[in-house]
Amino acid sequence: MFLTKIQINSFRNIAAADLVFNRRFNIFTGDNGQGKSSILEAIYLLGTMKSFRLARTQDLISWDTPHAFVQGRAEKDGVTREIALYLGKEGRKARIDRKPVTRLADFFGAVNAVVFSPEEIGMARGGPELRRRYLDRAIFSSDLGYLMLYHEYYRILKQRNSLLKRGDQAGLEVWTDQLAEAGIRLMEKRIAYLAATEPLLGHFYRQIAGGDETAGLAYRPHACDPAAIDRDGKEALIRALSEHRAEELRRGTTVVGPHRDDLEFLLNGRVIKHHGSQGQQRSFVLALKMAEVEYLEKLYGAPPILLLDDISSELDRQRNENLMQFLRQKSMQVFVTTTDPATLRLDGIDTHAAFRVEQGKVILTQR
Ligand SMILES: Nc1ncnc2c1ncn2[C@@H]1O[C@H](COP(=O)(O)OP(=O)(O)OP(=O)(O)O)[C@@H](O)[C@H]1O
Repeated sequence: MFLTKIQINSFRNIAAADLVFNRRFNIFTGDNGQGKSSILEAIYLLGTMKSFRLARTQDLISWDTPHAFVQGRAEKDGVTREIALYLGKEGRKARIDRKPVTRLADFFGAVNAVVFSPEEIGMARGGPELRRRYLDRAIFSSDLGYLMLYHEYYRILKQRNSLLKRGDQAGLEVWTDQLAEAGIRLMEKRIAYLAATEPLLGHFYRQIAGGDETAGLAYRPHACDPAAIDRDGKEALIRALSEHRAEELRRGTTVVGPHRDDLEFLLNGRVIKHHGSQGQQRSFVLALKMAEVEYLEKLYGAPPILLLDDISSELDRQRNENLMQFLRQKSMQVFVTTTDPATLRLDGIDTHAAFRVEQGKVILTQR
C-alpha cells in the first residue's frame, strides 16, 4: 500500500499543500510548531477519519476558516483510490472515488496506517487509559467489527451512566444486560488480538534487546477475575457489576467493564511499569509497534504505511538502528518527522523524498 499524493487545505496551520510522495521514505524536517505533525495527522485521517492526537474536528480546521479538506491518492494491489475528506462545522464527510461514503465501514481499508509517536513511548509507565487507547487503535485497523462494537458499547455505557446519575434503578437491569453483552464481546476481541500479536512482540523484543527475556501481554479486567471472565463470560461481568452496584449508585457511574480494563506489559512475567528500566520500556514499545506492523502485513498481505512522529530523538542510537533495520527489510512506505535530520540513519535506504516545513508551508527539498 502506498500513498502517492496528498492535497491539504486549511488544515491546522497548513493553508495549502500539494505533495507527491516517495514510495519508500518521506522525511519532514522543521523546528517545533511548524506543522510537521499536522501532515502526519492529515495522512492518518485519510486512513481512519480520526486524529491520532485525539483532536476534535474544529481543532483540525485552520483558525478563521470555515472548513478543511484533505485529499489523497492511495495505491493497493495495483488499484488506485481517491479519498477525499471534508471537515466542517457539521462534522466530517468522506468520498471515495468521488462517491459519498455513508457507512464508516466502507471507508476503512483504503489506507492502513500505523502511527508511532513520543506519547506512546511513555505508555509503559503511564495509566491504563494510554494502553487501552493504544489497544483499541491497533484493533480498529485490523477488525472492522471492532469499531462498530466499540461505538455500541460506549452508547450503552452513556445510557447506563445517566441512569446511575439519576439514581434510577428501574431500567438498570436491561442496560446492565446490554452492557455486559457488548462488553464481553469487546473484551474477547481485545484478548484475541493480544494472543495473536504476543508471539510477534516476543520475537521483536528479543531482536532489539538481545538476551532471552520473554516479552508478554496480559489483559487485566478491572474489578473482576480474569479466570471468571474466561470461564463464564457475560455472566461473570454481570456478577461483577452487581457486586459494585452500591458504589456505582454512589458515584453515578459504571465502574466495571472494558472502559476500565488495563493491558499489562510483561517481561518474564513481571509488569514492566514497576520493574522495567527505562531502556526496557522503550524497547518494549518499539517491539510492540513492530508487532503491529507485522500483524497487519500478515492480515492484509501488504504492510501498512508507517507514520513516525519525531521518534528518532526519543530512541537511543542502538534502538534507532534496530528500527531502521526493520524498516529496511520491509518494503513499506514510511513518513518521518524530525527536528534534527542528523538523528535519522538512512544508510541502506535506496530512495527518499525530503520536505522542509516552515510556518505551515511545505517545501520539497529532495525528490
Ligand atoms: N486549527 C489550527 N489552525 C491554525 N493553526 C493551528 C491549528 N491547530 C494548531 N495550530 C498551530 O499549528 C502548528 C502546528 O503544529 P504541529 O504540532 O504540527 O508542529 P510540529 O512541526 O509537528 O512541531 P512539534 O514538533 O512541536 O509537534 C502549531 O504552531 C499550532 O499552534
